[in-house]
Amino acid sequence: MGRPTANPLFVALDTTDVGEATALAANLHDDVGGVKLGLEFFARHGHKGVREVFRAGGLPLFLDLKFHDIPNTVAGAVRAVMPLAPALLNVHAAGGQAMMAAARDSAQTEAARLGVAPPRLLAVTVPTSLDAEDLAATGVAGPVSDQVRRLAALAHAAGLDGVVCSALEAPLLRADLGPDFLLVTPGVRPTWASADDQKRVATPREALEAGADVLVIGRPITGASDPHRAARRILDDLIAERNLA
Ligand SMILES: O=C(O)c1cc(=O)[nH]c(=O)n1[C@@H]1O[C@H](COP(=O)(O)O)[C@@H](O)[C@H]1O
Repeated sequence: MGRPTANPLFVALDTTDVGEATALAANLHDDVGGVKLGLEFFARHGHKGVREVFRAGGLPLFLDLKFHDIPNTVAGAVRAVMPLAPALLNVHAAGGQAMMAAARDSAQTEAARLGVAPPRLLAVTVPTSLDAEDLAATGVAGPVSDQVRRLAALAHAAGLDGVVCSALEAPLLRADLGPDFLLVTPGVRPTWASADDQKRVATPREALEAGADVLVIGRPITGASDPHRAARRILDDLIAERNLA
């Protein structure tokens, strides 16, 4: 469903209300480069709901299902969503290199069989809701950026197209993995928005300057009294930064 555009802004539609998601996708059509549908929406509405949102907005789709299981199961799950032909799809890097490689092979084989474009396959590194203390509590000591770099290198070795990371790690990953590796950053907060449950945050401008290719933003837009105006405000700031018009 669509290819990434020059507009780096993807809006996260985290809701179980299909009417709200379709209205937002239609309303934000000219303001964002794509929409992200994740676990909350997919668990309730599945393929049918995703297709409805796509029809409403016609924007590239980031299907954020964060698969994390044994290689065979993840390969099967990737195969099962391939009819939706997402522009972006993710798995957890913590699932390991063999799991990521299985996801990549499955996406390519099934996309070819269906005659659709394969997704850009991404690996989630360390969720942006975790800081060093949270990570240490899971048994991973040391700076968060070290773990993000390890997982991103693993994703690269598995042949994935990029990673999901915070903007704080983007410069390091750009230096480690080169200009073509896709860096997708959630945890993006304009100065006028609250951080919510995000801990490793950056402003849209900072994320772009740090080398992010795609900025995922949800609540600062979807929770605003006027989502179109909120998205415009962010985009206008980015246009001023990088002449994206
Ligand atoms: O994979 C993701 O998209 C993701 C990874 C991550 O590390 N952090 C993160 O926030 N996300 C997603 O990005 C979106 C951020 O939404 P807001 O916090 O509302 O801007 C949510 O849909 C999260 O599920």
